[in-house]
Amino acid sequence: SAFTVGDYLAERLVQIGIRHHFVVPGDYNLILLDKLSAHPQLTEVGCANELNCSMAAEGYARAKGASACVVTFSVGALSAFNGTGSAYAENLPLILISGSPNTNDAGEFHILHHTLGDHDYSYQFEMAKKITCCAVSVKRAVDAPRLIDRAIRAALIARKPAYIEIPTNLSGAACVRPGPINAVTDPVPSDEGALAAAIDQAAQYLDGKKKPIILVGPKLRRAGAEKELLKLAEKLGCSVAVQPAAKGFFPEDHPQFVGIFWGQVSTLAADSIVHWADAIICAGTVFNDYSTVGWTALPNIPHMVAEMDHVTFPGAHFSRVRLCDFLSRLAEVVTRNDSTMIEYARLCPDPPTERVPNAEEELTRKEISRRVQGLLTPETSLFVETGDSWFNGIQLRLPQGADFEIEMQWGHIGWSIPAAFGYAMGKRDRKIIIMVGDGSFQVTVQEVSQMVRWNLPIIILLMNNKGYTIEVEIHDGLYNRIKNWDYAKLVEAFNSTDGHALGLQVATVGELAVAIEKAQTHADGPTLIECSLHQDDCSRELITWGHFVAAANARPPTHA
Ligand SMILES: C/C(NCc1cnc(C)nc1N)=C(/S)[C@H](O)COP(=O)(O)OP(=O)(O)O
Ligand SMILES: [Mg+2]
Repeated sequence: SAFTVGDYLAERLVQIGIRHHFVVPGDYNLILLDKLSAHPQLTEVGCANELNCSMAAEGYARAKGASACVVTFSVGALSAFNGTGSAYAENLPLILISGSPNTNDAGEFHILHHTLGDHDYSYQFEMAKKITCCAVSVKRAVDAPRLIDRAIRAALIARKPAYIEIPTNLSGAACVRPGPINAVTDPVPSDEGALAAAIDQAAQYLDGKKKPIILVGPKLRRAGAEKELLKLAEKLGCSVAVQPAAKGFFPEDHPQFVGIFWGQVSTLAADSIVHWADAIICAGTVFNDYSTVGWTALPNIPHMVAEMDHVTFPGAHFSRVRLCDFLSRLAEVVTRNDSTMIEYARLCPDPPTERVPNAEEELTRKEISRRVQGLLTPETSLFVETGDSWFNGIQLRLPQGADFEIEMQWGHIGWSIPAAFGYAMGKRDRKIIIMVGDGSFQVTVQEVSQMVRWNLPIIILLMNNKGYTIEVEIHDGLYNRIKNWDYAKLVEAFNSTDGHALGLQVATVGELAVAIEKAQTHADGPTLIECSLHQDDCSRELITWGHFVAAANARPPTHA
């Protein structure tokens, strides 16, 4: 059969490593969906709605490096914009693909279904431009190769989402076959001159410093620079602190790991060491209100920041210097200076001795964290949802190889359920555990049914503290109370005639232990363990953090 626009798109998605595409059908994208699922290396994955579909694609991109979300015009795309925003904020190349009206309709001034009801259908494309690094709208089949390649290349280089709009009558239109894929995938190399100058500047910045430290941020992994960072750290021999959204990007069993730098809610001795250092090499860092605890935890000395494609110093800036090139070149020139490790050894807190509660005691957040800690293995991928789960997860120690996924920049409650589902479709060999609150779970629970459909043995620890506790700690009101559900019964409702979801409710230490045993042997579907908690059983860190974030939100306007 003739090669079409839809076939061209399918081939390009496969060539950048995508093997599953996440979809919700609609009459504007049905022909396109036929073409995509006709590709032998693409598997279509249906989702219950476009918010979850885009979040599943966001999670898939964490596992596979890129992802595709295919929706129908307007009613579909506007919901998918939320997961696209997450991909933008979290630096993930999600390709959002939307079907769109027949190319003849605009010129005939047709009023069309799913649109706003007037003759101008361009609003979606205009909106997409704001939340992607590149948005293209195919109007003629002949333009499809150029536009599809441009959007996909832009997403891969920027590590940001891109948008491709394809009219319903063009997906099946004849199209040429794609040219060599490296025209799309070849990275933009560092400029040699800028790289050399940046390395000289770094040598000057470090010259004479007595106590250098490395601070790792969330863009390190997105830039593919974890190996180069490790090499630099081991050459320098200094302490390595990690921002909360970068947890796991530096091995936590490494002797130079000194904890999560998160101001007053830091772990180990990260806070004291970062403030003791006299030089900070920031790699892929993001200092936002949440990671700086309401602006109370910023590096207090002039520091250098190596970004994904540029490096800044006090008094200097170098463009077109890729993070991995910069870190590996710097590793070649630095001399060893482990004074921050010597200080760390002096400061390093003794590991807290934990009392093991007995079986009939009421379940607490602390006990759940202790049990999750015991579940972590090199094969684990732990998803922590926005909520007190952030704080519980950040406090855990990751064994070598364990993966930690958090959405701290976008922070959309409910992200973890579809995102873990999408991630699991990309990495079937991982043992996935989700820590999620009751409020978040209510937002995107439908995608547990996809975990049932695909027999994914994902363990969901639902922390049921009866409401929006983060918001309670930031600023309380009746709006933070939610209707309690029977979560265990709910997930088993997804089985109906066929399926293997297991729903368990636990309220004591002993019941949790039994539930975990059951979850670990339940291999052909998800297990939800609903953990009943007291409303005020939240982490001390959340209370501290919430106070400073509330203060930051309440800053009076600078001009009346
Ligand atoms: C409502 C909201 N944030 C505001 C918010 C509202 N809507 C979206 C989509 N995302 C958001 N972060 C948040 S953090 C709740 O405390 C989450 O509640 P829950 O899942 O139950 O977790 P905790 O009880 O541990 O806080
Ligand atoms: Mg809650």
